[in-house]
Amino acid sequence: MEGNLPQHQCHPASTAVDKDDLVIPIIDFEPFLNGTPADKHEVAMSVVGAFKTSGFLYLKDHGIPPSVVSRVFGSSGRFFARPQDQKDSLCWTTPQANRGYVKTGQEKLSTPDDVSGESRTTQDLKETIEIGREGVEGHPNRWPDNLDDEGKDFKEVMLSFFDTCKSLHLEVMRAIALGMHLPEHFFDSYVDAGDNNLRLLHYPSVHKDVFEKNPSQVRAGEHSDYGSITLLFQDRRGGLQVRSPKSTFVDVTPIADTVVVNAGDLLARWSNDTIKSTRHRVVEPPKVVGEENDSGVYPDRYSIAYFCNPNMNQFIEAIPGTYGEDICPAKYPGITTGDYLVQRLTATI
Ligand SMILES: O=C(O)CCC(=O)C(=O)O
Ligand SMILES: [Fe+2]
Repeated sequence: MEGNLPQHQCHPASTAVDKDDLVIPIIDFEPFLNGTPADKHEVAMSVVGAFKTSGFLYLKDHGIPPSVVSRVFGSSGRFFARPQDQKDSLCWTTPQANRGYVKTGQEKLSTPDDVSGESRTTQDLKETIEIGREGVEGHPNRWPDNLDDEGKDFKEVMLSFFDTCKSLHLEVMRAIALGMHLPEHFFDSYVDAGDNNLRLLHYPSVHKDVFEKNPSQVRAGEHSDYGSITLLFQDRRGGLQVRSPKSTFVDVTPIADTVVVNAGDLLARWSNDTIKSTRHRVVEPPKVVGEENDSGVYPDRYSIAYFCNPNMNQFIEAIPGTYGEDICPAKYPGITTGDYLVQRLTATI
């Protein structure tokens, strides 16, 4: 009897942002991690659907406990509170290494059609530390572990979080594979090295008149990310905005315990542009009705971006099913991940 059959109660997606044709869903990842093949398929279709339309989604029940994320935020806050000379002693050196501390104004973000990196004059109001895969010969991470016990703790917390995010990257790639009608483990051997980049970001508190005097001033300039996907953890301040199909900027408001996941340029290229890597930026926090802040200062904002990449030595050419005689031809020549990323990072110096 039909009434006795178990109801299929999996509704993996709801909408978080729907403005100016930019639609960003919240996708419950738990049925992908622990569900039946049918559950997995449903989540996978939602993930790929989001990447093909807005290029962005929020992931909830992604398996990373909130306590782990707050520990990383805590450690990050203590790192950026260090004296400037300590941070400068760990400075970023080269695009090939892409590790270390980047002080305010040092990075110019680039987009794929802006490889000169020269189009922007206003500096970002942020400082970051970039952490790469540990143990890569010739490219040591710049840890503060020789400074004090806190520095040792920082290294431990970040190494552990790096691995946690590496696993989530693998799972999201599995969802993308299923959603693109490929075997679930299709991408595993492409991304299993963990050639990823953990970036801790600090946007220092800033006087409101900085934005009032210079209308083009932002906290982080408009850009698209470079790699496969980015896992973005935001604090509660807000300010992240995504470029809509109508070319406006739409707020991507923080939602507690979710990760914002967006596709990067290399995944867009890999998917023969069926997946979108959408431009975004960070501005001053939006006004909250009834919560007038008349201190004249916007408070600090912290975020954590985990930039995922295919393995550095992987040759990336159009994914099967994204090109062919009856659809679009392959648009881009193949390139190794390493060459692609160094080309993009060189444009930011
Ligand atoms: O801080 C944020 O919310 C976004 C940062 C970002 O987009 C980036 O670093 O690529
Ligand atoms: Fe970004």
